[in-house]
Amino acid sequence: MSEGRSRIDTLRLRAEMALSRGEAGTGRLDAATAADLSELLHELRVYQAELNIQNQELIASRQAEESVRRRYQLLFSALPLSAFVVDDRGIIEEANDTAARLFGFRSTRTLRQHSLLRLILDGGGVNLMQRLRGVGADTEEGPLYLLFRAHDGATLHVEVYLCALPSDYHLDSRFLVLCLDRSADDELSRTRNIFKTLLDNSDSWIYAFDPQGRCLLANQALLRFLRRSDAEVIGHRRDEWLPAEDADQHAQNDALVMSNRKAILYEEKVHEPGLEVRYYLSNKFPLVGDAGEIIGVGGITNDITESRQKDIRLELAAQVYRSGREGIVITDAEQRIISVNNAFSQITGYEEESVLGEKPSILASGRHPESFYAGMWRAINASGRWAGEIWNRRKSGEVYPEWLSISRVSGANDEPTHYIGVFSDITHRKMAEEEIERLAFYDSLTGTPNRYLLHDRAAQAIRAAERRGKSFAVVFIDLDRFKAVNDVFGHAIGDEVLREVTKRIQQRIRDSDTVCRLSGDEFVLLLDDLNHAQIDCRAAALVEAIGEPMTIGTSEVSVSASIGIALYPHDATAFDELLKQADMAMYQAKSGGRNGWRYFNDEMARSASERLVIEFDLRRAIVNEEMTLRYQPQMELASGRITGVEALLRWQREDGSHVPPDRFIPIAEESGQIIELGRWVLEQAVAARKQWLDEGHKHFVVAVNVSFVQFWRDDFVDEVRTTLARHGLPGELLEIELTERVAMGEPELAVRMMRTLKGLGVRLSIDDFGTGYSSLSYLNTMPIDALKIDRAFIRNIGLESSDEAICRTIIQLAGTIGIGTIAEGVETPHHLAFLAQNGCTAGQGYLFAHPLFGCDLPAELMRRGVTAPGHRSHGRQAPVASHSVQAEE
Ligand SMILES: Nc1nc2c(ncn2[C@@H]2O[C@H](COP(=O)(O)OP(=O)(O)OP(=O)(O)O)[C@@H](O)[C@H]2O)c(=O)[nH]1
Repeated sequence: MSEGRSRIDTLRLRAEMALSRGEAGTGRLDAATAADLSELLHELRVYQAELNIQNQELIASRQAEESVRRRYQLLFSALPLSAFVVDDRGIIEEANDTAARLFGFRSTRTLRQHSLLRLILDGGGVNLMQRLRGVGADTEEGPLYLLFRAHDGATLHVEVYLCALPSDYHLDSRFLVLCLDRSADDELSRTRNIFKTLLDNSDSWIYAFDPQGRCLLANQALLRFLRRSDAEVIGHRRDEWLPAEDADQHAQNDALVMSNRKAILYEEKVHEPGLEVRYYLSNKFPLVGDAGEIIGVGGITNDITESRQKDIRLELAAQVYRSGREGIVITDAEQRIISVNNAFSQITGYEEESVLGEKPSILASGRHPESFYAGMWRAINASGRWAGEIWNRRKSGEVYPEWLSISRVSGANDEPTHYIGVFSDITHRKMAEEEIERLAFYDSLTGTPNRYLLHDRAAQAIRAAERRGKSFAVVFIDLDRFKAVNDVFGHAIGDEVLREVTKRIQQRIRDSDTVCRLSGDEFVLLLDDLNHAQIDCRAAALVEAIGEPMTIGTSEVSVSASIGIALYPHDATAFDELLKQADMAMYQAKSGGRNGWRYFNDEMARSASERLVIEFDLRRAIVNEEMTLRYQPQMELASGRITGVEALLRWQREDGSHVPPDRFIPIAEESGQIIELGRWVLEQAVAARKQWLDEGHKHFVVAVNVSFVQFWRDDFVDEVRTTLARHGLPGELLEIELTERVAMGEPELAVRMMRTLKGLGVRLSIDDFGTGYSSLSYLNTMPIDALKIDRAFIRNIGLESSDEAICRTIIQLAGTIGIGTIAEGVETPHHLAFLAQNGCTAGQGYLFAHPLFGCDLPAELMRRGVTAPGHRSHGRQAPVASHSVQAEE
């Protein structure tokens, strides 16, 4: 076959060449043999057969090609995408049905030969052309987004893909343009944007959680509250940002919504650390999938803390209203009661039903005049409120004080709509106030005004007197020796005496006068507008009334009073000054013998200022060595021997003037300077006595006066002990003279202290005996060695007075309890004879010796021969007939 083939090929080749030279039919072929012809024929037949076969193959190929083309066409038109085939100018050669539908053309034919560019808006055609030029067969470019206008004018958002078609398809470039309509996608995204904007602009928290509690959605309000980004919240569980307890509660609520498949309204709480609890109202609803399955829970939550707090406040206010202790009454604009609370009913006794519609004036007590209520309403109308004390009447008829505040409630046009009255019953407060005032301004024992109220009253009296050109008297009353009343009868009876005295004073003054208990046993009266004679009369009546014996319990007590009087405006115009003057006058009355009255005068003022000078000068008297001691011998009457010397304090000022002890000692006692003075005296006397002892003068004592002020100091006994020890003086050579006042203070304690002193060997005597009120019952228990009879009694011996009897009694009393007596102020032989006769043990006075300088004493002792042994004795002695006395001064 192949051999035949090649021959045919050769043959054909020769034929072709002959043909091309124009030799065909020239006979050259004739030269061919029949064999050759037959062969050629065969060849031709084969060739024809061959051609037939080729033709059949071609037809088959054409058919296949047509089938492919039809398939392509079908594919092209059935494509769900809009597809165009365009040339390089954008002219549409083909378009499929989808494209015709998308762009609103009835058939694809209408589209063909149109420029695709004419459908494109906003210059997008330029972009398309650029792409077309650039696109190659194997280039891949991303989509082009173009706006198209459809045939009906609608705008389409189209995603465009380009693809160059193989060039052998057409001679010129052809492109496949695929269009994807994204208009619907845009709609979705727009809708999504709208929703997102709505969500994010909402102040409510809007969120969704899946059934596992993971956050699916959270709007900006929630993110802001959580202070987290979207990424930190979405997909996370709420226990990552809420306190565990709250997260748990919220999740439980979600679970209930999902299991019930219905929306539920919750009040939820969030405890922000370190902050107050916040309250939220959450509307939670189930999220349901397409198949009806629960895919989570959605929620809208609002912060209701403020309104909740408002509710709480309202509830509290309602509670206060309901159960507060203050009565509340609410009226309408016409003042008709529309509501009252429980406290109102409790305080007034009226139940709510019985007062509704009534006016609050049903409570009026009748104690206030009309003008009071008019003033109240004026204030309410002017300022919207009034508050003050008011007396009202309870249903029971009882009138009581209340503190009431009334407020006006106004409407939009400022017209009153309601009035609210809030009141409290101040009965107890008023009582307490009165009690406080009573305690503050009145004396609790006698009920009279005290010194504070006195000043107030005095100021009023001064103003009134000034206005009317009148006078008034300040009367200072001090009971005499009231201390003794307490000592003898006890404090309780003393109190009763003070009450009784008050009553008696009150009975003797007018209502317009004032009586005040200033302190202790001191009273001050303000007597209005009386002349001298009337004041005298009033003072006499007072002295007499107070002096009347009084029976208290089973005791009969008598007191007297000393009264001092100062006059406004004669003596002074300031009350303090008047009071001081009346006090001075009272002292004057005391020193004038008590139980009487004195008017203030300038002389008193002078002595008061002198007193101040003394007090001032006393301060430097010791330092300046203005004080000295004199020693006055005390003689044993039986033997005439000196058995003691009394140390007497003398004060000679720098200018040479003498201040008598009875002037400065009381002042020193009052100012406390007596302590220093007394210490100095003790020191000097003990030192002097020790010196005399060292000089050989053994048997007499040195007597030192000790003031009650000094005696009652805690360190007094120690002071005596150390002074004796320091100088090495035996206690037996020191005698301490105490006044009756010492013994009267606290007798038991005084006795104990005296015993301690006695333990030091010291002798004790009671000075000026008979001038005070010694408690005789204690006298017996006191470890004293002698009583000193005051010179006032001695002075009157032989003058037909009762003082002789007193002297005798004292001597006998001392004898009875086995102690001695020393008479002071023995100045005449007659005195001496009387005393010796009546058994007095010893005496001192000018009759024996004047007080001597310390340095002169030894000579005197020598002269009297008392250096020989001889003790002061306590027993009775035979009287001394006579003494020759050498006066020192
Ligand atoms: N029972 C009683 N005694 C009081 C009261 N207040 C003070 N006293 C006493 O009254 C006495 C007043 O004494 P004074 O005025 O200093 O002295 P006195 O004994 O009255 O002597 P003269 O005033 O000098 O006459 C003191 O003993 C006080 O303790 C009181 O309220 N009740």
